[in-house]
Formats: sequence, C-alpha cells, structure tokens
Amino acid sequence: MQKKKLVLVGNGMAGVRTIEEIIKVSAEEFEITIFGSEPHPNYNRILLSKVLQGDTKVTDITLNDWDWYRENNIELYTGETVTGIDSENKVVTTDSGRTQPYDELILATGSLPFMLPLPGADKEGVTAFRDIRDTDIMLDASKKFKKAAVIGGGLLGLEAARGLLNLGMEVSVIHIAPYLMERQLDPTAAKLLQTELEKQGMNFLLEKNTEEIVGKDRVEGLKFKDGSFLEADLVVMAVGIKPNVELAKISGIPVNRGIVVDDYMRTGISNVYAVGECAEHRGIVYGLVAPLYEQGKALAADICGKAAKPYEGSVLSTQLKVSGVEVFSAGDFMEDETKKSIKVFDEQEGVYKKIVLRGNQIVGAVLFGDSKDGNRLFSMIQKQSDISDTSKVAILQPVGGEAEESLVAAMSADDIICGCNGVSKGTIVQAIQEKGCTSVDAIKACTSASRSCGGCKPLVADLLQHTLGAEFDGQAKTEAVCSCTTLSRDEIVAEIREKGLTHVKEVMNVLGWETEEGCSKCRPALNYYLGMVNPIQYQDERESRFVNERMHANIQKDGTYSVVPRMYGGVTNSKDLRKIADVVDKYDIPLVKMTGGQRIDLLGVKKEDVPKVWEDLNMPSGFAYGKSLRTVKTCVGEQFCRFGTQDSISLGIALEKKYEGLATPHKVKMAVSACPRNCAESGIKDLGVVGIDGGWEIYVGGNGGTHLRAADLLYKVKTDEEVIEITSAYLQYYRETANYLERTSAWIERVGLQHVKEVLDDLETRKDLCGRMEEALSTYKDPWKEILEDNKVNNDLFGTLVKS
Ligand SMILES: Cc1cc2nc3c(=O)[nH]c(=O)nc-3n(C[C@H](O)[C@H](O)[C@H](O)COP(=O)(O)OP(=O)(O)OC[C@H]3O[C@@H](n4cnc5c(N)ncnc54)[C@H](O)[C@@H]3O)c2cc1C
Ligand SMILES: NC(=O)c1ccc[n+]([C@@H]2O[C@H](COP(=O)([O-])OP(=O)(O)OC[C@H]3O[C@@H](n4cnc5c(N)ncnc54)[C@H](O)[C@@H]3O)[C@@H](O)[C@H]2O)c1
Ligand code: SF4
Ligand code: FES
Repeated sequence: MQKKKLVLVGNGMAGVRTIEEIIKVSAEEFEITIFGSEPHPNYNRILLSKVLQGDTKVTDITLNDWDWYRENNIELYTGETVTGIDSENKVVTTDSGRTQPYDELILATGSLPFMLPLPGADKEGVTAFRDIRDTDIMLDASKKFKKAAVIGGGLLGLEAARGLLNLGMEVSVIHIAPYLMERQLDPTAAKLLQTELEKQGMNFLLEKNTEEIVGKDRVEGLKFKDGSFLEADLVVMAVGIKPNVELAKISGIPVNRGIVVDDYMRTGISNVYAVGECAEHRGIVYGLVAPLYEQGKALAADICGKAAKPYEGSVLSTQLKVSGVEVFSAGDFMEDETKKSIKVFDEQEGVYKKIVLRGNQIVGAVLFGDSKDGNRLFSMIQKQSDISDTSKVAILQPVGGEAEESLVAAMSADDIICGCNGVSKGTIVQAIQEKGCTSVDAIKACTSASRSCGGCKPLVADLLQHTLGAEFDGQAKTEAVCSCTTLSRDEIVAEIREKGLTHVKEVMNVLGWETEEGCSKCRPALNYYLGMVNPIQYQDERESRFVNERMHANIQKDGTYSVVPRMYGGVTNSKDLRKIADVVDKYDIPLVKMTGGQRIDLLGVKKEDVPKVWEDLNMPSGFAYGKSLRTVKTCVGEQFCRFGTQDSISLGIALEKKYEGLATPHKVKMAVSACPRNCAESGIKDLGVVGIDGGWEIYVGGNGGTHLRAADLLYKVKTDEEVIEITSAYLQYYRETANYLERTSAWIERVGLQHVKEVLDDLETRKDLCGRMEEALSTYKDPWKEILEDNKVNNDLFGTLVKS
C-alpha cells in the first residue's frame, strides 16, 4: 500500500510529540517529512532556563536526536522555513525553493516572542529568550558585560533573571504590573516571591513602563516613561509571546489570534491540522506543554483514522523553575463575587497556601514556600472535586505533620504526578509493578513522566520508594542504559555472558526490550558489549554503530567527510607525504590540517570520493571517528632531544601498532614523552607515559577536553615491555567494566584509582586481563581495506564501486 505523505511544519516540542503519538498509533501509515527553521533536532525548550542557570548543558536537552529521525524514516530539513502552502494542490514550498507535496499537513509553528516596539529595540545586546540562539547570546554577554535588565516579571523573565544572576551579572527586572507574575499569583504570593528573589540578589522595578532603549550600537540603558534611567548592557525582553500564524494567514487558513482549530485540531482547510502554541482552540491559545501534548494525542488518533477522544480544553498549572523557590499556581486562582478562598499563611515560615472555591467546588490554588500539595490540588481542580464532605482547612494540610512519604501514599491512583505529560500515580505504579521499572529514568522511558520540565522527578522518586519499599535503595543505584529497557549495563553484560547471547536483536528479544528496534543509545552499546564479551565469535553489526563509525570517516557540517590516515607515533616520511599531496590535488580536497594528535586530516572530501581517497592513500585508517585508540602522540625523545632519557618514539609506535583498531567504550588517546618536561602532554591523556631515569611512569584517566582532568600516576616501571603489560591490563579492565561512552577520566573517578591498582597488583588477574586483551586484538582488520574489498558494503555506504 502506498504510504500517505505527512508533512510537519515546525520541529518543536508540540509538533514532534504529535509525530511520536502518530508513530505509536500507526508507524507504517505515513511517509513523514519535517521542516524546522532552527538548525537543531527537537530539543526541550523548557530546559533552556536550566541551561542558563547552569544546571544542564545545551547538548543534554535534545529530546529526539538525529538518529531518532533516521530510525523512524523521517526526512528532516533543519534550518529550512516553510514559506507557502498551496492547499489546493497540497504542496508546501520552503525558503530554499524546495517543494514538498503532502496528503496531510500539520502546522506546529509555535510562537514568536513579543518584542516591545521601543525605539532602540534593534540595538546590539537586546534579545528575547526563546531558543538556543538567544540563550547563547546571553551566555556570551555575561562573559563580557556586567549589568542585565530583564523586561517582564512573568515566568520567563524571572527564570531568565535567575540564570543571569548565576552567570555573575547584576540583574534588574522591570515589570509593568504592581506585582510579579500577576497572571499566575495573587498579590500576597507575589510579594513573598519578590522578597525571596530580592534575597537572592535580584533588583525589581515595579510599575515601570519602558520608553526607550538607549545606546550607540550596543545598548547602554533603559529610559522609562517616568523619566528615570537604568544602566544596562544586556536587555532581555520577556513580555509574552504571540502565536506564529503568518504562514497560515498568507496561505488562506482561517486565523484568529491563533490558527483556529476544532476538537481534533483540524483547521478550516481540509487535511490541514494545527497543534501547539500556534493553535487557537475554543478561543484559547495555550503556552505550556501539558495542553499541547493533549492536543497532539487527539490529532494523532484523528489523522490515523482511529476513534479519537476529542480535545476539550485544559486547566493550567504552573511552577516557577528557580532553585530555592517553591511557587505553584493552578486554575482560576483569583477570588471574586462568585469565588471565595480558604487561606493558610505562616508568615514566620514564609508559607502561603490558598484554594479558591466556587460553591463547594475547588477551581484554583496558589502555593508559596511549600508546593508539595500542588499535584493533589491540581487533580482536584481538574476533576472539579466537590469538597462539601471534607473539613475545608484540611484540604490545605491533608497529611498533617505525617512523614513526607505519605504524600504519595495519600494520592489516589488517578491523581496526576507529572503535570507536563499528564501521567497519573496509577500509571507509574503500573509501570513499576508490571514493567519492572526501578529508576526515575526507567519510569520516564515507560510513561514520559519527568520528560519535560523535570519538576516531578522528586515525586516520581518518592513513589518508587513508596511502591518498592526496601527494594528501592539497592535498585535505584542501577540506572537503565536507555529508555528501551529497565536493565543496567552490568545486568545486560551479565545476561549476555550467562545466556551466551550473540546478536543485538537477540539481546533485545531475550531481555524483553520495550521497543522492537532499540534506540540510538542502546544499539551501539549492545554492539560494543557483545564484541567485548565475545571478540572472536562476534560479528560487528555495522548498522548498530554511530554513523561516523559506520562510514569510517567523520561527517562534517557541510555533508563532506574528513579522512585521517594512521601515522604511528605521529611519524611520517616523504613517500606518505607525497601520496597525501597527490590525493589532495586529485580530489580537490579543500583543507589539510594537522590534528592535535599529530596526524594529517584531509577535510572536505566528497562522499563519493571517500573510498577512492582511501585506495589511493593505501594507508591504514587512523580511526579518527572511532570509539577506539585514536593516536599515540610522542615527543622526539632521546633520538634528537638533549633532555630525552628514553626512546619515546619507538615506544609510542609500538603502543599504537599494538592497540590500533581496539574497540573501547569511548575514544582512547595516548602519549609518550621522553622526560618529565612532558612535551607530548602525557598528563591529559587516557593513558600517558613519561620517561624518567631508568624507566617510565604510567599515568591514567587524563582528559584534555570539556571535562579537563589531570591524569593519575598508576605505576612506575622499568622497561617498555612492562609499559605494554600494564597498558594491556589497564585497558582491558576499562573495556570490561566501563559503561559504553564513558571516558577513562569519568570511569576512574567512578571506580577509584586505588581499586584499579588493587586489581592490577594481583598478578594472576593481570595475566588474565592481558590474555583477554590479546584475544580482542587478534581480530583486528583495517576497516578501509575491508570496505574497499567488499563492493556491496562500499556501494551501500558510498554509492560507488572502486574495484570491478
Ligand atoms: C525558556 C523557556 C522556558 C519554558 N518553560 C516551560 C515550563 O517550565 N513548562 C511549560 O509547560 N512550558 C514552558 N515553556 C513553554 C514551552 O517551551 C512551549 O509551550 C513549547 O515549546 C511550545 O511548543 P510548540 O511546538 O508549539 O512551539 P515551539 O517549541 O516554539 O516550536 C515551533 C518550531 O517551529 C519552527 N517554525 C516556525 N515556523 C516555521 C516554518 N514556517 N517552517 C519551519 N519551521 C518553523 C520554530 O523555529 C520552532 O522551532 C518554556 C518556554 C521557554 C522559552
Ligand atoms: N515555568 C514555566 O512554566 C514557564 C517558564 C518560562 C516560560 N513559560 C511560558 O513561556 C511563555 C512566555 O513567558 P512570559 O513570561 O514572557 O509570558 P507571560 O505573558 O506569562 O508574562 C509576561 C509578563 O511581562 C509583563 N509585561 C508585559 N509588558 C511589559 C512591559 N512593557 N514592561 C514590563 N513588563 C511587561 C506582563 O505583566 C507579564 O507578567 C508563556 O507562555 C509562559 O507560560 C513558562
Ligand atoms: S618531553 Fe623531554 S625529551 Fe621529549 S621533547 Fe620534551 S624535553 Fe625533549
Ligand atoms: S511535571 Fe514537568 S516533566 Fe513532569
């Protein structure tokens, strides 16, 4: 059956979640194409606040990595904006001139930050806070400048302000209303919040209306309508958002404030849906993920032709993501003639709780200082619970002084634990009891709870503790390798050994993987563990490797490849240099560059030329792309240097020849310096050797990358043979005990240098490790040669045939 063409415009949180839902309902029905203006795969926009606050890194907030798109056969065009929709001919066009036909079209274009149209708003140093680019602008500015002004004292403005404080800036928040977060809080809670944030170092200017942003090219300050002035060299506008509807509007799709949709997210034009912050449902445009994900579910069922539960609107709840502050707000939180409140206010402790009732129904709540009851109250609001039978004040203190744990115990099965993803206590308990989930990560994988803002993680952990009791502590330490399983690395390796498992698919079947195909985290890891356990029998599964390892070359950002041939110990000769020069000319290679590991990198090689370049070079692969030994950097040593006490080059070459091509959990870099002056930088390598009088020192666990770490001295030895013996035993122990993708620097911190020493001090163990290392090394074959000799693989990978 011909698949239907499904096009998604907008590669953001709501759009991609909807695609996930569609794949869950009907994986085979659609050929999916996604366009996204941003140059990234789908990431967790919510966590940009945490990135700015220094709690996480941009690289850790990806929700769906490139492999996810590939694995689900989704054609993804990033950095490409859809500029027109021809709904008659069912085609979209993009800013790169591409046209893409569709059978079904989903618009998920999100919002645009509202930028106050002030004179000077275009000056350098004025930014919104919406995406990775804005976050980078703020991170950069904080390194060079001191004074930040945030316009807008809502959720976004306060989270930005906390981030800028953490980055060492002086921060003023300019707010137009008389109190903060007036859309979520009442004046009492807002005042408490302001006091707490002032204690943290924030400065507030309330009821201030900005008139102008002043400065030459760069912003220098803000002028206010009351004539006052504030110095600032960074201005962040956080004054709300507006639905991004321009594309829909020019394409004739009915638009009000947002794109108008029905209860299945259908727009006024057939086969065109809208979801997320760009959509307007029953007159409401939502700006939090929980309702957007609910919308996505309804859309997914409808588009797949299944009986869909209509989307009927959402009650909202919010929490501010600022550490040290607990603020919660939900539903209709302001009193009026029809709504009365019950309040508890402990001024001494700074705790304020309020519920708002319409008759006997609870319709809203505000909590400050202690937001633990937030989820329970939110569930009551969503269910419109009638509280006539309950003592009203007890609703605000339901567990009166009992142990914290009884909070989750007191929740009913349909109480929501994860507001963002709408996951109830019952669903999580079911995942623990029926699917064997034993960690927060495993629960995230099974149920999506904690996958968005992460605010519910402590509650999920409490629920795990409560459900598993004594079992929890022990099990909590073992993290699942990924969301496809609840098993940890150690459990998987043990099962592979015990059950004699030999293939990635077999591991998944036998060990009850949640997903049929696994994911980009577990597949390469399983491929490695299988090869490590059984190096002789195991057939490497190319398709389970990361793309660079599959291609045996690094893909560059423009789609070309880099080729780095092996040069043992960083030593070359005129013959190899001539070959390299000829190859560079013949294939028009734009850049030749020395690497940090003393190799020559040919950059910008066209995909179809890669095998031909390998063939003409006729040199072994340098494994510059691999989880493997990369290079052994050497200093010139005793042969030429007057300080040299040892032959660093010969030892470096011997090490590189011995361990080349060895599969390791992560890349391994080595160096050999012939004296303590350490010109080859042995102190920041995974394994570094330093010449001393009458022998060598062996250092381990060094890292010169993002997580800079000086290597630890492991042993002093006398001979080259001893260096090799210790290296073999050390590397083999790392291979056998590290998590896949764990560098030696992280591994040594985890297992402890002393522990590793004790293992290697045991001569029997050392011998066994060396024996297993020899076994692993015996399987080495140069991958470039192998591919050149296999026309099919060559053709599959590069679309070229080198040998006839
Ligand atoms: C710093 C920050 C913190 C937040 N914290 C929270 C929180 O704690 N809790 C919460 O619930 N919500 C939070 N939010 C809001 C939440 O991130 C949004 O509600 C959610 O991301 C909206 O999803 P969306 O898919 O509708 O829009 P977006 O995530 O904005 O995605 C839309 C995407 O479409 C792309 N696009 C637009 N037009 C086109 C086009 N024509 N062609 C191609 N691509 C296009 C855009 O570039 C964008 O990448 C936060 C937002 C920010 C900025
Ligand atoms: N923790 C969370 O849930 C969270 C965090 C960040 C962002 N978000 C979402 O992101 C979106 C954007 O957040 P936001 O805070 O910008 O929107 P918002 O509309 O909630 O708040 C904007 C604030 O700016 C103030 N403002 C408006 N004009 C102003 C002016 N000229 N001068 C000074 N202040 C002015 C308003 O009074 C308002 O309080 C919202 O949908 C929000 O829900 C949520
Ligand atoms: S490390 Fe010592 S021997 Fe090697 S080059 Fe430097 S000074 Fe010379
Ligand atoms: S409440 Fe946000 S991820 Fe669970």
